[in-house]
Amino acid sequence: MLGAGSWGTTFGKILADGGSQVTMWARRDDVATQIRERHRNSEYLPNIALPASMTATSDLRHAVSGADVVFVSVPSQTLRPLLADVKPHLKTTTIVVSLMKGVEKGTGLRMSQVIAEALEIAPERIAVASGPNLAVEIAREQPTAAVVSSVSLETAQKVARRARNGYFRSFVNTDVTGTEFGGVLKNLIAVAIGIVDGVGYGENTKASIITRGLVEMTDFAVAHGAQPETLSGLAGLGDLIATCQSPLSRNNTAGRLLGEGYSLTAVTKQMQQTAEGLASVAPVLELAKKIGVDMPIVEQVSRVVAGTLEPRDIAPHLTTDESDTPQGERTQDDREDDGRGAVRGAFKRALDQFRNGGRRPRRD
Ligand SMILES: NC(=O)C1=CN([C@@H]2O[C@H](COP(=O)(O)OP(=O)(O)OC[C@H]3O[C@@H](n4cnc5c(N)ncnc54)[C@H](OP(=O)(O)O)[C@@H]3O)[C@@H](O)[C@H]2O)C=CC1
Ligand SMILES: O=C(CO)COP(=O)(O)O
Repeated sequence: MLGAGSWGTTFGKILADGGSQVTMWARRDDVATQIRERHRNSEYLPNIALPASMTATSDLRHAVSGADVVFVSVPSQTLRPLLADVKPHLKTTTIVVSLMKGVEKGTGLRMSQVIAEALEIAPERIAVASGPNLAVEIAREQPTAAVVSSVSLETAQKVARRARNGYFRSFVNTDVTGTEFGGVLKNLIAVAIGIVDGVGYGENTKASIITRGLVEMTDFAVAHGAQPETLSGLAGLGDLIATCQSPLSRNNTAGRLLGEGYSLTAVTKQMQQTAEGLASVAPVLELAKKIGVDMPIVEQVSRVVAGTLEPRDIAPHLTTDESDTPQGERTQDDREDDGRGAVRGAFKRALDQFRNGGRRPRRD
């Protein structure tokens, strides 16, 4: 496991509790020593006892060279330089799994794409894991589920079998794009929810933003080739609910501080852990522009983050920019599914299948 922060350490515990032999890599020797000798990571997971079988090192070569599967959980913007150091030590058969929920600034690449490019390995050797997975709850062994995705179903299953135990259940799918974008985009909606919380708006505002946020997430991901069902599953809706409603979420917390009037610089200083949403706003908007998808919520989050929109003026789900909208498109824009019908289509297909008594292939 590369990265011994809150999620890396928790996922290491999931794997060890599922019977795997886990070696954590921490860039700081004191963190590695504490995990190895005291079975604790007090900075990130206070009061959590880690499995005695879990070991740790700050020597990257030692961590990577014998591994069958390498999991990566560092801030997204630091992935590429880390992989440059990993590459010489990786076996030719090793599977690499991203646990991260961000896109790379500058390139707009998803983490699985950065892994493929930087390590020069085939997509069949890459998987991603995502879902409603607030680290601290899972470290306390509260039951939850996730999705492991790879273009190779066999790879996804291999990884999912390891990431399963009495409190953690991994499902599989082959929609890597949808699974990764679900995790990236829910962070941005969670920042929006944090902002309205900080301002002091109530449940109606938040429910509207969450619902419209899911449409925005689905439109964006489907335009990039994702399956709409993925966005209404654990890696989309599931994670959206968990992140938007939990004070444990760092993205939600960052949004709340912005809503309370703190500047981005002040928020970043206060956050001791990774809030991926703040770094993903710009690259996601660039990708949306390129592919022609409207993202009014993310757009307004970006303006609040930049300090050009008062947090109390955030109401992205209510805005209608009449002057910029050609008359002919008005009715389409005002339809709840923006005329694309991605979410509605997914639910309709599920309902049809239910009515026909047919069983859907197991995805997530
Ligand atoms: N926490 C959660 O609940 C979940 C997080 N995730 C995702 O997991 C990823 C990691 O998040 P999380 O573990 O929470 O973040 P944390 O901030 O808790 O930990 C980050 C880890 O990365 C290390 N790190 C930071 N910079 C570098 C670098 N330049 N090179 C190598 N290692 C570095 C840190 O080391 P150091 O301590 O020395 O700074 C630390 O071990 C994110 O993409 C996040 O979205 C996904 C699901 C749940
Ligand atoms: O991804 C997460 C929950 O699934 C963690 O969310 P935060 O990064 O906002 O804490």
